[in-house]
Amino acid sequence: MADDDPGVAPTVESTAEDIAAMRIRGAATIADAAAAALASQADRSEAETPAAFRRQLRAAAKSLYETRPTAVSLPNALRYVLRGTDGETVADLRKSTIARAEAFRRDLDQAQDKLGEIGANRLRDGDIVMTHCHSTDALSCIEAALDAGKEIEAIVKETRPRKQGHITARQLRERDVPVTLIVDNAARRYLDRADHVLVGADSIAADGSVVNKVGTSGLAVNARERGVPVMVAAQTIKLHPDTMTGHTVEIEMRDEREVLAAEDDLDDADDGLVVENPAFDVTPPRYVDAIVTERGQFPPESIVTLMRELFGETTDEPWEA
Ligand SMILES: O=C(COP(=O)(O)O)[C@H](O)[C@H](O)COP(=O)(O)O
Repeated sequence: MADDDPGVAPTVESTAEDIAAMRIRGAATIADAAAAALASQADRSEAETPAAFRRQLRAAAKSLYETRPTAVSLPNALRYVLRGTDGETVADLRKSTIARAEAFRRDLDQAQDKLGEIGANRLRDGDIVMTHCHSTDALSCIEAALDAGKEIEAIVKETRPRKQGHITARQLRERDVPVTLIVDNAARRYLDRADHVLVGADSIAADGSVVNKVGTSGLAVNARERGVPVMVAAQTIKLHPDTMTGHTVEIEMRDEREVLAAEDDLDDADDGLVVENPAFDVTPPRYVDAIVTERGQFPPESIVTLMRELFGETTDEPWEA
């Protein structure tokens, strides 16, 4: 293989494409797929020297990192795997990388189950939960409550423009949960019936701000006004270590075609029309009642303590080395 060939495995390239195109989506699922892609990079690497192996792995991590900017679970997953890559020979490096990626994926599953049990304790028998977007962490709380024999109902916001709420509705119906699907604009009206708002997170900042699918912040403000508690289900891989040193979380802007379908009256025949399509927004900590993680539930303002414990004060970008 030529020296300037990054040697990124085709499986990594296809995972990166699937994440960018949102065929793989949701922060936890993205992290899991990224770790699996690094394992496959290690498995399929044809590197003949440890240095070449490491270079290829870094290039693979970088191509995954550059797919979507907002969910910190992605760089956290890449960092975790790269830090565990250890050995003096290609065989040892391969083995340690695969083992580390497998450990990450196992921990991710276990953390979600544990978080679900903790979150389920906040849900009482007969409660009605309003959801936004599709979050596997949030669903884990509802599933654990159902497993504990509680009856839960859901009001599911559709979540324009990509309607991930439909995935939530389908998965809850598979568990026989009574579901009312509503358009986003109806949320405030239906909050009067809800006992909780339950959402996931793509990133949580050191001040307890929650970055999640666009529309979360408006929902949280309305929920506060209606007296409905807001619960954020987020494994600790959603904690954004860079925010401890003042960095902000980049909000992904997506293609206008997600907003304007081809059959819409307003199409690109109007050259002057500006369409903006931010995928996420920031909910200030004062509108969040609890952040539920696998390490317990926290008021948002105290999440920084957990962040320091887990990440220390500094982070690096090993794929840039
Ligand atoms: O905002 C989204 C998904 O956005 P997108 O569809 O743009 O990826 C989800 O609420 C979080 O990622 C949490 O999901 P999970 O709990 O599964 O990690």
